[in-house]
Amino acid sequence: MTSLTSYGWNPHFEQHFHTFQSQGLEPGRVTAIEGFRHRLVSASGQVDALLSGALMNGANHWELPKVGDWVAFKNYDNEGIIISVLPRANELSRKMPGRTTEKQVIATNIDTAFIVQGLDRDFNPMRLQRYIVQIMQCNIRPVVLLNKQDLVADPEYYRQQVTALGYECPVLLLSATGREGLQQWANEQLLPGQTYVLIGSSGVGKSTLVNALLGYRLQEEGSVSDFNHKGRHTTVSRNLVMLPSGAMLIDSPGMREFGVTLDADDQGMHYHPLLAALAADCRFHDCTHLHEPGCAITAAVQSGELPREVYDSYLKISREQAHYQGDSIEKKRAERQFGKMAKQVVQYRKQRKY
Ligand SMILES: Nc1nc2c(ncn2[C@@H]2O[C@H](COP(=O)(O)OP(=O)(O)OP(=O)(O)O)[C@@H](O)[C@H]2O)c(=O)[nH]1
Ligand SMILES: [Zn+2]
Repeated sequence: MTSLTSYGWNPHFEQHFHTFQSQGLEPGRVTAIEGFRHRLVSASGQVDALLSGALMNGANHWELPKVGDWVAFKNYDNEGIIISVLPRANELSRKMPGRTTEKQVIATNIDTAFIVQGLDRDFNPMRLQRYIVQIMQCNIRPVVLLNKQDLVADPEYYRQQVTALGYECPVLLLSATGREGLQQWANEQLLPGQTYVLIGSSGVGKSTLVNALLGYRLQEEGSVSDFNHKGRHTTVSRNLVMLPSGAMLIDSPGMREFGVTLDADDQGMHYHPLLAALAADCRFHDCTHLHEPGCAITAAVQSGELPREVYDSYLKISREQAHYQGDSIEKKRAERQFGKMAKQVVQYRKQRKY
């Protein structure tokens, strides 16, 4: 028997599961998804499950089960049917790549997200900040992992560049192949019963890190795609794995874009302690921090108190946020219009009695 608590089951999920218990359903956590098949871990072991028709037809794509979700399912001889997704503690999401403004849920019920950058050509403080802001806005704790430290002469120089940005998040140097820093990372940051996710661009070493922690190759040759025109091995699926230490780790495929999905009037400012504090000191309460007199933020950039990279990142993210927000307001208006129209059709049918 598998202990659900070791997979992160807690009173929050227990409470929401209550109503399903009387219907003869079991709780399970999604550890992998391949097409329509969902691999669950449950008290009775591993179960492969499909979605119920109601779930498949009724839900928006971001409401469908994702890796990390707790679900209520009906168990028929180790073939499961997922009836419902239990309310999430949080969801790691991004703006869907491309021009749309829809959000895409990457994984759910996460305690900490490890943002991995490689100290080869991948190191990029602007991109790093976008990840930090988006992760914090998802209510997840960010930790930065600078991998491939064996490839540069002075790895500490890169670490200091990140810490100098002033975000409240740990920054660790690692080498997944050379094993430097791995033990420290595992001891300090990977706690039993907690769920972690690894995110970062393709090729930064996420799978190598998971494999090093597991001690064997998880991504078998068969699950590796070679449709990537560079002919490189690339992770294609997302898996939640239980590490020998009892921590759970989700490896997610490399991402080229990590768009922010910030709420209205949230421009990512709250996630930087100095930026948030400075904004309160601007002369005008609705300061845009671009060219107003008495702007504490532009003054701090000029004096060097606030790193220019933080300011530039803030401007970039708030421009994107405005775009995301504008578009989703537009979409909601369209949905409301559609709702009205649907109601009218129903009324019309009632009047005509068909
Ligand atoms: N020199 C060096 N190479 C590394 C290190 N970590 C990973 N690599 C290499 O970098 C390449 C990419 O590593 P992966 O683990 O496949 O990268 P990934 O982030 O999982 O990539 P995707 O699956 O495409 O998202 C492999 O050739 C690894 O051997 C490291 O610490 N140092
Ligand atoms: Zn200002």
